[in-house]
Parts: sequence; structure tokens; C-alpha cells
Amino acid sequence: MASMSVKHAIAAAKKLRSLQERFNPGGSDIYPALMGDEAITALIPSGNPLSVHILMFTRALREQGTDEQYEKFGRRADNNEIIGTFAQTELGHGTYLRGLEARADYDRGTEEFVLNTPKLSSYKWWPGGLGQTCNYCIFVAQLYIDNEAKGMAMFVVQIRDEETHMPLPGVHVGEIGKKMGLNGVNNGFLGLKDYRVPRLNMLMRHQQVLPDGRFVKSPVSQVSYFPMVFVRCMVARQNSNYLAQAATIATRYSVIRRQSPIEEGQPEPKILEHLTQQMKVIPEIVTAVVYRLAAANLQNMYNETAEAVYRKDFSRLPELHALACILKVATSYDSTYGIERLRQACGGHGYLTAGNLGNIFAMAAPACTYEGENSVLYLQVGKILMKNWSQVLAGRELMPSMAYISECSKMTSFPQWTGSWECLLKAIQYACVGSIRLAFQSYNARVQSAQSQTAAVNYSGLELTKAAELHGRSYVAGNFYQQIVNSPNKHQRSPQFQKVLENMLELHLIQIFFRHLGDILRFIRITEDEISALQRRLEEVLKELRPDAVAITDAFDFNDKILSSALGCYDGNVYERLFEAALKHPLNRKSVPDFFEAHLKPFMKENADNAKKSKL
Ligand SMILES: CCCCC/C=C\C/C=C\C/C=C\C=C\C(=O)SCCNC(=O)CCNC(=O)[C@H](O)C(C)(C)COP(=O)(O)OP(=O)(O)OC[C@H]1O[C@@H](n2cnc3c(N)ncnc32)[C@H](O)[C@@H]1OP(=O)(O)O
Ligand SMILES: Cc1cc2nc3c(=O)[nH]c(=O)nc-3n(C[C@H](O)[C@H](O)[C@H](O)COP(=O)(O)OP(=O)(O)OC[C@H]3O[C@@H](n4cnc5c(N)ncnc54)[C@H](O)[C@@H]3O)c2cc1C
Repeated sequence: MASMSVKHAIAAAKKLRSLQERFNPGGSDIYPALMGDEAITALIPSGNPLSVHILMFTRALREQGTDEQYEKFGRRADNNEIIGTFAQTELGHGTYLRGLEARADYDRGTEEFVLNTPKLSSYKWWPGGLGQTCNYCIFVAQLYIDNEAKGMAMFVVQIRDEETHMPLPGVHVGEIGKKMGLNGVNNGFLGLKDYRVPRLNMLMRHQQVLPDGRFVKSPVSQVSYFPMVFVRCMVARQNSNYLAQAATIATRYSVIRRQSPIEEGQPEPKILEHLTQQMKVIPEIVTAVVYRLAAANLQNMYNETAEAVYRKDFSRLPELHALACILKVATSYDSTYGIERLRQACGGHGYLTAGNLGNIFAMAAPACTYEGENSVLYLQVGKILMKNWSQVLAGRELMPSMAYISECSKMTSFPQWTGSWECLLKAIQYACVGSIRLAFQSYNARVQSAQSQTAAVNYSGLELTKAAELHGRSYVAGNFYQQIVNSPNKHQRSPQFQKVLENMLELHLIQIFFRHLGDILRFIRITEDEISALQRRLEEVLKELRPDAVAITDAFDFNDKILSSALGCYDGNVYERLFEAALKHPLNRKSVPDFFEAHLKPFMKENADNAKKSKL
């Protein structure tokens, strides 16, 4: 499987290169890499072994290396002359980066670093492509000078001979084993023993080790985390894509499959006529659109921040970090759970490999873990919200994506309930700020009672997580509201199209309202009549969006090859394709399977003989 994936990945990368040169000659715009990886990944159901090379190895060389280091390594990597990965996670550590055990000791006598993974738990473990594909990696290690720890640093390390692909001396490298998906990616392990690299193999754009061993600290240590921020932005886009693919498949299947009359004596309807089926499928279509828009916003913010960081302006890093964390978490959680809901909406056929929903789930699900495990990133955002709440209490301005927190903090109570979009959006934001305030009170009480900040974060973790989750909802819903209601190009839309968009906004806001009704009722008084009115509107907007469901998913414009699903093909010939796929199963090559003579027949005969004996 791995070699097939590499073959496909290389073919797709070549195609991408020609497209890039045609549409973006010599450009370093991130989109071609992004689109390329998306395209390659989508065409290789078992995952793209070059993903981490494209997304992290080349980017780390460009953003963390000096111009000279880019000339030496980065240009060759961008041109796919060398293939690398990003080797940070270890067998024993993934989240707690300050606990990473791999070490780089500077030898000023030879102006080299001596790289070691001192224990089994120090082995790099998980990096994509590391097992068999890559001949280089970015090796993340704790830097030591005269045995004094200086923090994390990145090193360009060649792990295999460029001609023979043999592992180099001091390198122990291989595949970590089968996973629940992405089995074409050959995630690998790497051990290094007294492996020497020249001083100039340490990426030194932001921090340096001089020939005499003097250490020049980075002005902002967190800039070394920047490669992860980029992939978190990618995940937001990638996972909204996975959800859109699954929503396309389930929608198309739901207008082909007929089952269970709604009126006695009437013909069986398309299953999408059932209200509960609409509630399973249509909100996922809208969620895919909502996250795709949020991910595009995040992408633009990433580009602006990356250019600023290149100019040594680190001012926007904290906001990008906070948004990248919360959108990576929200998109990966909602897409993973949404794809499973869509699979279940397709009944038994949704469980067939030919439907491809299982594989889309297996591609989407690990994004809840890689690039920062989601619950850890929720806590990270919770901490940032605590910091920002202190700013609010001090009367200081907040970063733009958190400005609503300041506004809501000035409200002594929630205004008269109207149920309008603005009211629903403000309710979610108001509940978020209420949760932040409660979390802050718990966190602050703990710090005041002499708990350390890290301990206070841990013991306030449930409330911090809730506040972070509601912050994500507030940002995403606010972004969607702005795009639909206040977009500068709104006048270019036809009235019909605007109406569909407004129905999608109505559905998203009501769906989020009901999902967090408990959180909202904690801070806002809403009567049963007002809630029932929203229940009616939910049923009504599902009915209104039903006729547009296929058109919206067709607009995602996935080629049948990308969907790779007998349930979701554009021509709707589901049964013929399911049957065609079934006949291709190896077990159908013979009428009598080999195991009949070898196992089944003797087993049945033995039982029959025993039955006869017991009668005698
Ligand atoms: C479209 C096609 C593309 C497809 C895309 C999809 C997938 C790609 C394919 C497959 C997956 C591929 C690769 C996967 C790769 C990996 O998984 S790489 C390894 C990822 N590992 C992690 O993410 C580790 C997670 N842990 C952390 O990030 C940090 O340990 C954590 C943030 C949890 C804690 O940081 P730490 O420094 O230890 O302590 P603090 O929390 O106190 O932070 C100190 C201050 O630094 C600020 N900060 C932290 N992180 C960042 C950051 N990234 N950027 C900017 N600032 C950061 C933090 O806010 C604190 O600031 P203050 O001091 O409070 O002001
Ligand atoms: C498909 C895939 C591809 C990957 N690709 C790469 C790659 O290319 N390069 C790379 O370097 N890594 C890669 N990784 C590794 C990934 O980054 C780590 O798995 C991730 O960072 C989580 O670390 P961990 O697995 O060690 O879990 P741990 O850090 O051990 O966490 C385990 C669990 O403990 C809990 N936990 C941990 N810390 C905290 C905390 N502070 N507070 C509360 N709970 C906590 C959480 O529930 C967490 O799920 C990949 C992983 C996968 C699944």
C-alpha cells in the first residue's frame, strides 16, 4: 500500500508542479502547495506520504532557516530533489514539548551538534513519511551547550543515502505499524546515536549558536512553534473538505434511496423527505460551508502573519495562535462527528467500503489528535481567554477576534429576547463571556489560594474547556453572519442565492443555539414559547433548504474520483455501482470458496457424525 501511495503521490506531485508553473510561475504562494496536497491527498485514499514534506518540511526550511540555509536545503526540498518530514513527537512525548528527550549537544571543537535519542522513549515516533519515504527530516531536539539546556531547536538531518536510500550510520529508522487509516503515509520511528551534523544544520533564522558556542536567543521563543500553526490552519481547511465530501455522498444517496412511506398507502419517498433525515444531513452541509469560510479567513490571517514574522514583526502571533488552535479543534471535532452522523444516515450501505464514508472518517479523525491534541488545545485557548479577561478587567483593548468579549462584558443583562439572527449570535457570545467569567473566578481563586498557574489551569480545566468551546462557536458563527449579512459583495448575489445563504445562516444559528441551550440558559432567561418558536423555525428551515441540498453539495464540485463512493456518484446509479463493487470482491471469483473443502465441510460432517452417534 505504501509503495502504491508513493507512486500515486509522485505522479500527482509532478502534475501539481506543471499546474503550479502554469498558474503560479515561480510563486511561493501557499495555495498551490495547499491545493496540491489537497488534490494529492484526496486522490490517495490511504493518505499522502508526501503531506508532511509539502506542509511542514519545506515550510520549516523556508520560515525557520536563514536565507543561506534555504539556498542549501530549502530549494532542493521545494523542488522535491530531497524528501523530508517533521520529526518532533517522540514515543514518550507529543503534547508536552518541553518534555521532549531528544538532545543536541554543541561541540565547539568541531563546530558540530551531536544528536542523540538517549532512551527508547526519546525515539521520534509518528512523523509522516519517516518510515520509508523520507531521506531527510527536521529533527526537533532540546539544545544543550556545555550541558546547559537552551530550549527547543530544529536541525536538518539526512537520514538515508540519497543514492541508495540506505539509512546512514547512527540512524535507526522504520515504520511504526498499521493504523486505523492513512496506511499509505508510512509514519515512522527514528533513533539517532551520536549522529553529528555541522553547526549550520541548525535552523537559525530566529535563534543562533555561534561558532564559539555563544547562544543568541530568539526574540520570541514561540516562533519555533510556527510550523505547527500552519498545519493547524491546514487542518481547518482540510477537515471542512472531508465533511463536505461526506455530506455530498450522503445527500446524493438520500435522494436516490427510497424507504418507508410517510403517508399510509403512498409510495416510498426519497429518505431525504423524512424530517429526521433532513436533520442528519442538511446541518452537516451547512457546517462544511461555515468551516470552509472560517478556514479561508484563518488562511488569510496566516499569510499576513507569516509575512510579518519574516519581517521580525511578531505582534500578530498570539492572535493567530489562538485562532488556529480553536478552529483546528472545532473543525476536526465537528467534521469527525459529522462524518459519522452522515455514515449512519446511509443505513447499511454506509458501512460498505464501496461507500467510502469509513475511509473519509479515518482520514478526518486523526486531526483531533495530530498537530496538538484537541483537549490540550482547548486548554491552551482557555488560558489565553483567562489572560484576555484580565485585560478586560483592566479596561484594555482585546485582539479583534476577541473584541466581542469586551462588548459583552459591558452588558449588565441580556436585552429583550427577539429570536433574530443578531439575538441568537449575541446569545452564544453572551454565554461564552459568562463562561469565561466563571472560569476566571475559579482559576483566580485557585491562584489566590497559592496554587501554581499550571495547577490552577488543570483544576479549572473543565470550565476553561467550556469557555474555549463557546469561543470557537462565537467566532465561527460571527464570521458566517458577517459573510452572509454584511459581506461587501452581497449586492453581487442574486436574490435567490442570497435567500439560500440566509437559510443556511438561520439553520446554523438555531442548530448551535439548541446544541448549547444549557450553556445559554445559565445566563439568559428564555421562555418556553420563545424556545418552541425556534423549534418550529428549525423544522421550517430544514424544509426550505431541502430542495437546495443537492445543488449546494454539487457546488462543492467534487469529482467522482475524489469521492470514490458508489453511494455518491454524480449519475446516481447507486445499486449498479454497489453490485459492481461487490462482484469485484476476491471471494466472488469462485462459486465455491477454498475454505469449504479445507474447513467448513469437515466441520459440518464432524457435527453430523456426532449427532448420529448421540442418537445411537
Ligand atoms: C489541505 C491539505 C493539507 C492537509 C492538512 C492536514 C493534515 C496534514 C497531514 C497529516 C498530519 C501531519 C502532520 C502532523 C504533524 C504533527 O502532529 S507535528 C507535532 C504536533 N505537536 C503539537 O502540536 C504539540 C502540542 N503542544 C504544543 O503546541 C505546546 O506544548 C502547548 C501549546 C500545548 C504548550 O506550549 P508551552 O510552550 O509548552 O507552554 P505554554 O502553554 O505556557 O505556552 C507558553 C507561551 O507560548 C504561547 N504559545 C504556545 N504555542 C504557541 C504557538 N504555536 N504560537 C504562538 N504562541 C504560542 C502561549 O500562548 C504562551 O504565551 P504566554 O506566555 O501565555 O503569552
Ligand atoms: C496520523 C498522525 C500523524 C502524525 N504526524 C506527525 C508528524 O508528522 N510529526 C510529528 O512530530 N508528530 C506527528 N504526529 C504525532 C502527534 O502530533 C501527537 O500524537 C500529538 O501531538 C499528541 O501527542 P501524544 O500522541 O504523545 O499524546 P500525549 O501527549 O501523550 O497525550 C495523550 C492524552 O493525554 C491527555 N493530555 C496530554 N496532555 C494533557 C494536558 N496538558 N492536559 C490535559 N490532558 C492532557 C490528552 O487526553 C491526550 O489525548 C502524528 C499523529 C497522528 C495520529
